[in-house]
Amino acid sequence: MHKTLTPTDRRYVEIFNLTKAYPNPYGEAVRVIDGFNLVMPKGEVVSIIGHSGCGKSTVLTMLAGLNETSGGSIAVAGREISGPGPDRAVVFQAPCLLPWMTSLQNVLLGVDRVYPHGTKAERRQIAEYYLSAVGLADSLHKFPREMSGGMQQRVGIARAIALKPRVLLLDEPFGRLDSLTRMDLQEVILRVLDRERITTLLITHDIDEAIFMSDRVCMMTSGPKARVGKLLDIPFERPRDRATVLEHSSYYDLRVELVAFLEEQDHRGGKSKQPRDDNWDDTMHLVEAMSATQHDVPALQGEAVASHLDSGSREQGGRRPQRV
Ligand SMILES: Nc1ncnc2c1ncn2[C@@H]1O[C@H](COP(=O)(O)OP(=O)(O)OP(=O)(O)O)[C@@H](O)[C@H]1O
Repeated sequence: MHKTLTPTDRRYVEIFNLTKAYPNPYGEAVRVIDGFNLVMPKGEVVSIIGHSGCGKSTVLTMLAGLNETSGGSIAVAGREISGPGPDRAVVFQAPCLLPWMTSLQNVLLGVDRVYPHGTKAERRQIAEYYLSAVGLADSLHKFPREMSGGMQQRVGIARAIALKPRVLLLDEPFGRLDSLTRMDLQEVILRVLDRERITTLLITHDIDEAIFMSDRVCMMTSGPKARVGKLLDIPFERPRDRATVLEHSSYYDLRVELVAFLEEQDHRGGKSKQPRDDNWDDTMHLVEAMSATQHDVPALQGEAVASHLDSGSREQGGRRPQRV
């Protein structure tokens, strides 16, 4: 992948010496993050794992521009960020949909903002395309109250990806979902990411999820003063198939390495809540069931959508695609 990337694309996300200190009413500010460094090439998926409270969300919200940094810098596509922007889309654990709008209207909210020059029909086509991509083609006109938690989270994911962001930030997006829905959505997202090659940072407490979803896993040390402790390459080709990944000879070793790191951090005084590692049996049992629940992503149709998906024109022409 790296051979075809430009120098900027090789350092598409660059987090340098990042620091965050939160004010403390009882004394000195607490330096939660101290010297966090991470470089991601364009299109890479990195998972962050670490003990509860180590500062994972703090790093993600600083990259989103929603949380001020106390030191260091963050650059995306060669430009230092200075606040939130549509080039970085965030999906949190709760989907945060507007309850009085249908799923289509919720997705259109973002599309209308990012593609104001497209016709109404073109914008609707884009929103419908991404809702179909997450398996909601039949639920365009449903309100959040009419949908399950998993369906609502799909809408949130469609809304984020429809912005065609440079960077997708996922903060435990499956945290509230049952195992089956969780695995289903992991595969939905992976398929979209494989097709769109969106640079993605995923926070998870689930080791199997981290291995399945990512190109690298970033293991954070326990706070305070957390930083990157270790980076682990996940050598599986993409697109990925869960059964093949689980049966791969190096899967167990990768898992052991991640667990060992977390245990070591725990012994050094990590927070009490352990990252979730209790779903190994579930994972194994559900592999077969999942292969029957995959959603087929529809083929891309329509000139407007094709133009929308032409990331080359977007990158060259600034923040707007030329035709949509
Ligand atoms: N706004 C804030 N003000 C003060 N302290 C904060 C604030 N936000 C987070 N913290 C503290 O910073 C530390 C890191 O929090 P953060 O939410 O980033 O951790 P995390 O690794 O994402 O946790 P979890 O895995 O439980 O979601 C915690 O000790 C938390 O209490």
